[in-house]
Amino acid sequence: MNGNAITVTGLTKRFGDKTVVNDVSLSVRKGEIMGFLGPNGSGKTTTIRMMCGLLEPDAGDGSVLGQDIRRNRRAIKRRVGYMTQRFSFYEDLTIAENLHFVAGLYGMKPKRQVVRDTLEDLGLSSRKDQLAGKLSGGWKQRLALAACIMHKPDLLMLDEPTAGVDPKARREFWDEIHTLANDGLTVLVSTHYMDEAERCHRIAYISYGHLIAQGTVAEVLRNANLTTMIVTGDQVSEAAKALKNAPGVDQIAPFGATLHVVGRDAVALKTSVEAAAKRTGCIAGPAETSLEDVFIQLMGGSEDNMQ
Ligand SMILES: Nc1ncnc2c1ncn2[C@@H]1O[C@H](COP(=O)(O)OP(=O)(O)OP(=O)(O)O)[C@@H](O)[C@H]1O
Repeated sequence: MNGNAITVTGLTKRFGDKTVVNDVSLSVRKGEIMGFLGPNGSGKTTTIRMMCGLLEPDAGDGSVLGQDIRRNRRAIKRRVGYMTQRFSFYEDLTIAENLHFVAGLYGMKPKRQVVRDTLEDLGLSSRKDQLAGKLSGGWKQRLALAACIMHKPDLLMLDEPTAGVDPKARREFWDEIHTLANDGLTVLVSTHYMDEAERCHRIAYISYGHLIAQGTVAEVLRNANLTTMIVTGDQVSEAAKALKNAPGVDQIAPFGATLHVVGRDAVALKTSVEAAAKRTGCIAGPAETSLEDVFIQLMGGSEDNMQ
């Protein structure tokens, strides 16, 4: 196996006459945390399912953990931990009982030891006798993670693992993901949260089935080549009205008492923003472009690709 845990090229999947994943090529290095982003229905789950051997692609090739994604799907499934969007437990069983059940299901041995080690590794030992149904969102997520790393996979596929979980629990969950990656596990994680994208080594952005950006956060920001300005003052809503459809203005978004204005044409944007600020008695200045600005821009630009 080379230094990549995942290398896929041209992955394509159709459902009926709809191409939901279209010519996706992606590589993830061993030990890397790769964030997978994109709007709802853009094809993230379908891509993940093809990469972990659960779904056969209509076109494209690749290898995951050194195994061919078409010929060796069973071998891949054994080495992958997959946390689906809607994982489920027996709510009336405890954490430990749930893990015993999963360990039994997959024939893990020695069962007691495996469960004890997993509880320990994920900081669940002190809660092992709590009923799964009574856990808060963050602890449920941790239990789900425990269940999918119990067989010591080499690759973790996490599909929106922290949806609906509070910021502190999300941060702790991500600390855990980093610990696992430091121990050599490769992680591919889909998310809609920008702060989570920023915690990945690299990110990939998919829209309407097309992979349209890939790289470190800094690279994705740089390649988007956007300029951002902020407008502050008492009349920002007037400034926003003046900027609607103005030359160079691609996005306008209020953030509290300031207006965030983004565009691809730096010169035109600056001219429009400064004129609008002057007219409304506001102040205009430069600002950093955020990852969210980039994704909103990418989303707008790729609608033409919809199948
Ligand atoms: N088994 C299937 N049969 C038909 N259509 C499907 C099937 N699975 C997914 N789709 C469609 O494929 C598209 C991509 O879905 P997918 O779940 O991969 O997107 P996603 O990026 O994971 O979305 P989300 O962020 O909402 O989870 C959607 O339009 C979905 O309705």
